Amino acid sequence: MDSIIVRGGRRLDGTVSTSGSKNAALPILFASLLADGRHEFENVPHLKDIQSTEQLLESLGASCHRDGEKFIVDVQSGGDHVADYDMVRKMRAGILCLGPLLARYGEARVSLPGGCAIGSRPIDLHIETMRRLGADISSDGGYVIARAQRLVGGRILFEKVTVGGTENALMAASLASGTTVIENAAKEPEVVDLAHCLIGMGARIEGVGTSVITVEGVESLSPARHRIIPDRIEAGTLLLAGAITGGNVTVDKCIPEHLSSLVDKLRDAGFRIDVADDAITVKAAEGCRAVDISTAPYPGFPTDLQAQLMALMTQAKGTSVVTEGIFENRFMHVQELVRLGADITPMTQVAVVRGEHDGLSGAQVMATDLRASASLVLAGLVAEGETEVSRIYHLDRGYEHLEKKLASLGADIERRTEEQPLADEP
Ligand SMILES: CC(=O)N[C@H]1[C@@H](OP(=O)(O)OP(=O)(O)OC[C@H]2O[C@@H](n3ccc(=O)[nH]c3=O)[C@H](O)[C@@H]2O)O[C@H](CO)[C@@H](O)[C@@H]1O
Ligand SMILES: C=C(OP(=O)(O)O)C(=O)O
Repeated sequence: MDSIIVRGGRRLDGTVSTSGSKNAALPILFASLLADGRHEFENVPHLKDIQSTEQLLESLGASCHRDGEKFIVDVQSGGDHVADYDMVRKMRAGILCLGPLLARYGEARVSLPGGCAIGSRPIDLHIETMRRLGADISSDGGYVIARAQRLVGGRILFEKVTVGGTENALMAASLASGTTVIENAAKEPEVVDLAHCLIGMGARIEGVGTSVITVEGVESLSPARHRIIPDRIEAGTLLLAGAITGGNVTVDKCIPEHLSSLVDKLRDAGFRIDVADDAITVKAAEGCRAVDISTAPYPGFPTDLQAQLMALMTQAKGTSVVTEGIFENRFMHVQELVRLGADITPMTQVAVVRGEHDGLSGAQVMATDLRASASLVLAGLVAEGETEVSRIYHLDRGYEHLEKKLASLGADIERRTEEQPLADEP
């Protein structure tokens, strides 16, 4: 099992590029199940979650390979409709094959994704969506079984904003007969990117990026040709890495508009931010001031940047209140930040971070989930001495060579590779 070793104290300086978005690529790769033929995608990041998706797609009868810059998915008719436990347990996003399989084959048998370290993550809204589109749903042996001769368009009103639920609804409704209206839809850029990909395949979708989306079902779709958007969460993490070290970092090949809530918070915290067409620069001006954040659906502050922002707040002057508004248990990084010397009091969905303390000092810490891992790496960049972040397989799910990108900006960071996987490593 790999770990990351960081020796803190270096200011980061320079330019680094954003990779393709994990959370856009995952649903888009599953959307390829909606049409036979050769689908071509660009800007698909090299990540463990992408490998897991590849395995799941292959178990469903598709074949995947990279051809230079392109990621190819070949789908032939008559594929399988069973998403096995071993595939889905590795990655929550496995549930995103439910809509495409059901719409395409009239039947889907998908393993229930397990809970994970950020909360229970139910799939009731995904299931209710398929019911609304006319599917008959049952469960057996840890699998959800959905059947429908052909899905029929209907009204879907989400009681809470769900990114994955909206994505499954979009994919299923694209091949349903008639019109589907999705209300209280997620507006995240990744949902918009999926909708653009589906429209390119021939889907008829309106209202993309608003909370009411209308889908006019079509008989069939064509293979996709689509370039995945840049990863706003990776870009945000890199900006926060620049900020926490008091550095001067430009993150390019990103879409600044997708990072507005972070940019606003960094400005409030006293950083100088320059925004160009496809790049953002963060510069330390004065010391970092404490800011409060509350995570919310887009365009609110993303839950996927909460842990990294909290690492920055350990360096701020004053007290910051961090409220997690999306997941009920996304403070697993707190106890590890405290091991590094942070002064944080976690309460239910709220954490109070007191930034004026003696500074962080290196320690052995354990990553508990993807963004928690990133926050520990960021904290390690300013901790005195050496920090070892173990269980780095969480990080590899969603960051492409994070340690190399940070090293290119001047961080003293390396990956330590060890032979034996831990028993709970996926
Ligand atoms: C692969 C991917 O894109 N993952 C992202 C996606 O996850 P994901 O799509 O799983 O997250 P959702 O937007 O669905 O979750 C939002 C809230 O709705 C709840 N909920 C969701 C579905 C459901 O059937 N029932 C239910 O109660 C969740 O527990 C959570 O409290 O959006 C999250 C919120 O921006 C991000 O943190 C994840 O990085
Ligand atoms: C929680 C995340 O991903 P997933 O939904 O795939 O677990 C994330 O990207 O931060």
